[in-house]
Amino acid sequence: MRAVHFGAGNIGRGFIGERLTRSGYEVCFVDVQAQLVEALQQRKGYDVHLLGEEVEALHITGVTALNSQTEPERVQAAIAQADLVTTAVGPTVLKMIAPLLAAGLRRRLLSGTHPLNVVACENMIGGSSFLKDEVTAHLTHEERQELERTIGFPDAAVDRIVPVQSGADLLQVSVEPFYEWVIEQSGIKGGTPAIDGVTYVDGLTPYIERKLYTVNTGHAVCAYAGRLLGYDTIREAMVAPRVAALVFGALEETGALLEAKHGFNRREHQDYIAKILSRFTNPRLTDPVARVGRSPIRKLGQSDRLVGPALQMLEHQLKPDRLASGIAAALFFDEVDDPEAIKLQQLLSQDGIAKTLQAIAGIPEESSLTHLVLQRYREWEEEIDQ
Ligand SMILES: NC(=O)c1ccc[n+]([C@@H]2O[C@H](COP(=O)([O-])OP(=O)(O)OC[C@H]3O[C@@H](n4cnc5c(N)ncnc54)[C@H](O)[C@@H]3O)[C@@H](O)[C@H]2O)c1
Ligand SMILES: O=P(O)(O)OC[C@@H](O)[C@@H](O)[C@H](O)[C@H](O)CO
Repeated sequence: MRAVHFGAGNIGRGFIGERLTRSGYEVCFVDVQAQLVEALQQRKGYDVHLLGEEVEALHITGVTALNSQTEPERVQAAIAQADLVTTAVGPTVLKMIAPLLAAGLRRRLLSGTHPLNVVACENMIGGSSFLKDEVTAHLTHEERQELERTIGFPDAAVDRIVPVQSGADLLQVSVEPFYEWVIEQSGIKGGTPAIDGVTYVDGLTPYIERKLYTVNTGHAVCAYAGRLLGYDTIREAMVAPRVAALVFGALEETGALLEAKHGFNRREHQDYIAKILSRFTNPRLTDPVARVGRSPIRKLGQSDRLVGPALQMLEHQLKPDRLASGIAAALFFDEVDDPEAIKLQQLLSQDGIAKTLQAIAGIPEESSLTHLVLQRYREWEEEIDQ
């Protein structure tokens, strides 16, 4: 079985590549980083270290790579022959890979081979569906009809913390042992792909919302509040009672929403939260707040981890107090190496908080969420001035 995976980065190598090779797939990574691609082409393998109580070293084999900028023809040929296509490039990059993916799928449609599934493994709701829309924009009416018949874009939720890698080996990746990969069965075309560790479900929404609005909400609140209070890593921030209490409070809020929306069992959800908090404090993971807070404009998006649950809480007559604190903390994120952080600071100084939130997060200026965030923003200012 052959898989083409876009994005040979942390989650690509440390999770998707590891799972797919273990399941018997030969994996062809597609990336734009020449050094990474060349190293994968030469070595055809890499090491994954599972950072549990003991470190477990896995050697991954059966992989290669292609450079999408210099070898687009070969990428198309690989897609035309693949049994599975996956991505982990980041939500904002899906648009950029769509033309090449569309060209590969067109070639496949012409050759009339068996059905294929394309699974976007990104932290976003409806990632594969979004990618499908981007891909079909590059196809003719006839090609779209054929694609509807044979190419599935099942949505998915993926969970494993893979921090920025700092080792000397470019390909080695250290990850937490925990993982969860859930795929929506109804989006699959042809036979269900046999992937070790994947759970197929009928409705993905409760799973992706549970993941994004717990793991990623907690992570984001920790990163933004932690950064504001002078901490460099998630673990350091979580050890500070001020940050830990805020993160826990935010997860109680999203928990109340998830229980109201999806009927989650309270005790089970509390256990889920406890597990996640213990993952954040894994002493063997060094995860910079700069990574977890990266791309703040995306993270402040209307259905993303902070504003998404906060707006929905208001609809359920619940008050997103701690989430508003997290959103306010995000507005201070001024990481110099992060283009979205620079853009966010420019917008805030030009237009102020209310207009910026309306523009990037779709929160109406008159919304009670805007008022709450403004209040919490002033409180943060007072706290950091002390
Ligand atoms: N790291 C985690 O803990 C984690 C966990 C779950 C989900 N995710 C999600 O996985 C995705 C990737 O995150 P990551 O942490 O692996 O990031 P990363 O930056 O380590 O990896 C992204 C990779 O995509 C490549 N890329 C960029 N543009 C490309 C293009 N046009 N074509 C092909 N490749 C391209 C980059 O060169 C990089 O190697 C994101 O959506 C993220 O939210 C990450
Ligand atoms: O990848 P992002 O930028 O959407 O979010 C940063 C982290 O919260 C994220 O990568 C987590 O580590 C991951 O989602 C855990 O499964």
